[in-house]
Amino acid sequence: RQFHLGMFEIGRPLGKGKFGRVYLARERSSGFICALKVLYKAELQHGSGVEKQVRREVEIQSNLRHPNILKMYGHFHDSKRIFLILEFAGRGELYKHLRRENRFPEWKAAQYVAQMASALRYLHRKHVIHRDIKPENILVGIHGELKISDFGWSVHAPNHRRTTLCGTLDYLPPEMVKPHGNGNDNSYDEKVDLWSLGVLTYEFLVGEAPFEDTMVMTHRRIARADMTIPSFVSPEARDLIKKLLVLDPDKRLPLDAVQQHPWIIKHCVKGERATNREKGRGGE
Ligand SMILES: COc1cccc(-c2nc(Nc3cc(C)[nH]n3)cc3ccccc23)c1
Repeated sequence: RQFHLGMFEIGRPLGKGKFGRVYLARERSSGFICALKVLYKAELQHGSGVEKQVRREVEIQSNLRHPNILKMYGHFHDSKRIFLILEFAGRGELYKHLRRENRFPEWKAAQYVAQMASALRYLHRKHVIHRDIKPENILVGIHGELKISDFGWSVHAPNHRRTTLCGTLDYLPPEMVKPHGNGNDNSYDEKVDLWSLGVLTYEFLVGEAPFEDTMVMTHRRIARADMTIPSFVSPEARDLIKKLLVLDPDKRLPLDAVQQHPWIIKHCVKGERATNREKGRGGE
């Protein structure tokens, strides 16, 4: 389907991302509400990693269909700008909710982790590694469901990083912060997202990342998986965090086991029990 700017009524600016602005938009003929991400070609230095990242973001995200992954419906460009037509997530950025609430109650954190595990399982089945799972890259839908957005850093597994990292190291696993740490070239696979899921779980429950420190110290603490979990974190949640923040990628808890973990099962009641509870009926 061919898209062009005239097809959309542009609404209020939602905010600015690192490489572009995001606007609420409505497709004129259908009235369909979406988010339009506008990137200025001039800002994407030619031949740098950023241009390739945008291309990859479009290629990967356009082919994904999952309730916890922000949909990309299409894209188009004019002489100066690239436009990404994205799903609109009504409750905005997850990290703003986390900052406002300081930390999430365990039932909410567990439901969020279960949704992220489900999205990551879907991505890994397609051999896509996200590599940048953090609250800043997650949006919240109108029903409170999480939507992974920003696939700028995602790649097809296994991969060897070429673009220099910038921004926070907090979410990076040991195998990405200490190159050549794994004997051969610093290649890695989907298991980097398991580490990031552990960091995310910790940050949901504690309100800050486990290795947050100065750049040098963060580096060192990640490389040693050196973190302390506050006593207010329940033993079940502590157990899951410790099974994900493991130095050896092969020893990290796989996603299907995350979804079956006691802490997740305890808080993510499914099926009729949940409905009964909502309706206040007995468990008949
Ligand atoms: C920096 O602030 C930014 C940046 C980008 C988006 C928002 C934002 N986004 C969305 N939804 C979205 C965004 C996309 C790509 N799909 N759905 C909703 C919001 C609601 C209140 C405030 C802010 C919002 C903020």
